Amino acid sequence: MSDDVLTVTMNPAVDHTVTVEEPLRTGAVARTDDAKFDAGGKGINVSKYLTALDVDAPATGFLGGPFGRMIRDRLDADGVPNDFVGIGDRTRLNTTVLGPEGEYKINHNGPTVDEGEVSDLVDRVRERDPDRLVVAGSLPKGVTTDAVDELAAAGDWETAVDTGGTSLTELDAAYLVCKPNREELAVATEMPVETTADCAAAAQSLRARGFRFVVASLGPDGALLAAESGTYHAPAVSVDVVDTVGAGDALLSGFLAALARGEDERTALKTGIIVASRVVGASGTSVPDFDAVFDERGDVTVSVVSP
Ligand SMILES: O=P(O)(O)OC[C@@]1(O)O[C@H](CO)[C@@H](O)[C@@H]1O
Repeated sequence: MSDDVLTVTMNPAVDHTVTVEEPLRTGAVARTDDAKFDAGGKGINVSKYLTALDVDAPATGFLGGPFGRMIRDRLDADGVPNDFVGIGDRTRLNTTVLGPEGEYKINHNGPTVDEGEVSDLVDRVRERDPDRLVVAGSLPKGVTTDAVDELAAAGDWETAVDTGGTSLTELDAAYLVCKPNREELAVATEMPVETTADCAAAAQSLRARGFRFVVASLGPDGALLAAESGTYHAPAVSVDVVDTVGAGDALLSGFLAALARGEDERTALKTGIIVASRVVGASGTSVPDFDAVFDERGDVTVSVVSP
């Protein structure tokens, strides 16, 4: 067995997205008919988006309890291949509230995972022997960044990682790419991240710590790519934003989809920008229409940034 891309989500979540018409008020009940449930967690989102982009990208990680069953059922129904390790504890539910004041996101810390479950996951990844591995999302209790390094070093695959700012400073293995947002870039480098040039310098300094590429998501300011050949910026595409949940996962998915097609890193950055622009136009972490995404990349202008 050999997958093109295998994603690992050690702390998946059912993503519960509710929309309310009125601002939330303490002591008042907010009622709504608009609620949805998606199979979520960063690696799972990457599998969903890559599958829709025609890349073979099964999802693995840990699932347990009723929300774990819900995620598996949902992925099966949506045709996203998956092969999770069952755990004794319960998978979490994360909530996004979309209201007139903006977006609130509440993430549960998630279950506790034991050592035996971690070694089952490493075995599962070895069995599947992917070309590329994506380890994304927070780590559940009981799991440290040593497990991320172990997964990255357990075979000859290239590994993409998106496990949070602090974790990026603790990783020792060699990685293909990491995808911090602006805040995570600041946490990982302790450098200023006010301007695009600041972010470029921070991304290059992070890259020097063992990442071939750093793809930094800058929200409305687009994204940066730090590579050996230089640092590149692509602006965000102007779209009506419904919510930003999953935008970073979409950026990484587009980047990896282009690499899977044998395209260069600048084209991969453009692809990430277009895929992310589609995802922010849909609510929750549902898969939007990706029709013609590869054709639209010509509309994205990439510029060189001098840190
Ligand atoms: O708590 P974590 O693991 O950092 O993030 C989990 C999460 O917020 O990330 C995804 C969006 O990127 C959602 O599907 C999910 O709820």
